[in-house]
Amino acid sequence: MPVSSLPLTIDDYEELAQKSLNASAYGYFRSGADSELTLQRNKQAYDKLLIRPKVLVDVAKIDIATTILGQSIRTPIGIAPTAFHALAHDDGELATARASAALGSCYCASTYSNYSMTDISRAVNTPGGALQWFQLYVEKDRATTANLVRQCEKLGYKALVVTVDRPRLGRRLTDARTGFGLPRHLRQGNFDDDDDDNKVGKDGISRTGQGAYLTGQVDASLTWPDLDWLRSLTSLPIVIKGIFRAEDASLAVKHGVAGILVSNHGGRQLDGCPSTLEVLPEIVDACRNTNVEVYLDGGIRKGTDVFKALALGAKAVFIGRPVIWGLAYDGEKGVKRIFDSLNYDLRLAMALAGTTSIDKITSDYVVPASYYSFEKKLASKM
Ligand SMILES: Cc1cc2nc3c(=O)[nH]c(=O)nc-3n(C[C@H](O)[C@H](O)[C@H](O)COP(=O)(O)O)c2cc1C
Ligand SMILES: CCCCCCC(=O)C(=O)O
Repeated sequence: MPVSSLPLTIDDYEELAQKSLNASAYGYFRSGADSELTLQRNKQAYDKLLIRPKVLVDVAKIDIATTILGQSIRTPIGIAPTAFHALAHDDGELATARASAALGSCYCASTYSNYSMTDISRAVNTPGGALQWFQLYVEKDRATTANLVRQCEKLGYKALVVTVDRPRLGRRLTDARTGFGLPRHLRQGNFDDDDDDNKVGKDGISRTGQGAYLTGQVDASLTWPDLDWLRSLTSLPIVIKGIFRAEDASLAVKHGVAGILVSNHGGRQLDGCPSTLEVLPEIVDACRNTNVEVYLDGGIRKGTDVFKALALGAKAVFIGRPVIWGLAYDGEKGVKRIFDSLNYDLRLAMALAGTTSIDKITSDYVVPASYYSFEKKLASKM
C-alpha cells in the first residue's frame, strides 16, 4: 500500500472493513434503525458545536489519563458493548480485550459476545486486573441473568452495565434485506453448551441463526424495581445504559446507580430521537451534586468529538463501530490503531484548544455554532 493510502481516519478504517466483511456482516455493524435519522444525527451533532481555543497556554505536556468509577484509565475513551466480534475477526472479543488492556482503556463486553465472559477475562495477562465491565441484557429467564451477574462478579469485572433501551430489537432494514443472522458456526459464548455442534443451549433456546437474532430473550417487561432486584444480587456498581431524559436520570440516581451511559444504541433502536450529544447536558444537570458519573456514546469519530462531549460534562466516552472497523482491519492490532488515532487526535485538539488535562476541558470551551450566526449579528445592527 503506498504511504499516502494508509488509513488515517475512522472513515478510512470503515472503508477497508467494508471491503473485508461480507455484505450481511458489514450491514449488521454499520446500520441503524428505520430511516437512520438518529444514526446520522449522532455524528452531525458534533458539527453544531464549536470549540473556542485559548492561546498562549503552555501545552508542551498533555495528559489524557482520567478515572471512571474510581479506576484509572489512560484514555477517556472506552469500548462500548457490541455483539458478535467474531464476525469481524476470528479472535473476536479476545482481541478487543487484549487491545483494551494494552491501551489502558475500559472494555465493556456485551452479553451477546461470541466468546464467553470467562474467556474474555482470561484473554488478558492479568485477569481481573484489566478494566473490564460487563453489559447485561436482562433476559426473560431471570435465573439465566442472575447466573451471569454472579459469574461476572467472580471473574473480576468491575461494573455491570444494564442496557435499558432495547425492550425489543429496533427495525433494522438492512438486516431484514440481507437476512442477517448469527452464522451457524459462531456461538454466543455466554450461553451455548460446550459442544460446538449443539445449536440449542442448556436452557433449550437456540442462540444462533436469524430467528435467534430477531426474537431474542430480552425481557420487555423490565421496570425500575428490577434495578433494585439487580442491586440485591451484586455489590458491583451498576451503570445504566440508554437513559435519554432528565426525569429518568433522576430516577436512576434514586435507584442507586453509580453511572449513566447516555446512549441511543448507536441509532439502532428508536429512530427519530435526538443525538446523544444533544441530550447530554440535561442528564449532566440531573446528576449534578450527586456522585453519579455520566458517560456518552454515539457518533464519536474524531478527537474533537471526544473533546466536545467531555466539555459538555461527560466523564468519559465510549465507541462502538470504530472498534469493529479496527478489528476487521487487523484484529487486536487494528483496535490499537483506532485508539492510537483517536488518542493522538484528542491530544492535538487539547493542545490547539489550549488545555492540558481532561479535568480542564470545561463547558466554556464550546459554544453552539448558532452563536456565530451572521444572520443574527447582522440583523441586530439593522
Ligand atoms: C454492531 C453493534 C452491536 C451492538 N451490540 C450491543 C450490545 O450487545 N449491547 C448493548 O448494550 N449495545 C450494543 N450496541 C450499541 C453500542 O453499545 C453503542 O451504544 C453504539 O455502538 C455507540 O455508537 P457508535 O457505534 O456510533 O460508537 C451495539 C452497536 C452496534 C453498532
Ligand atoms: C439475540 C442477539 C441479539 C444481539 C443484538 C445486539 C445488539 O444490541 C445490537 O444492537 O445489535
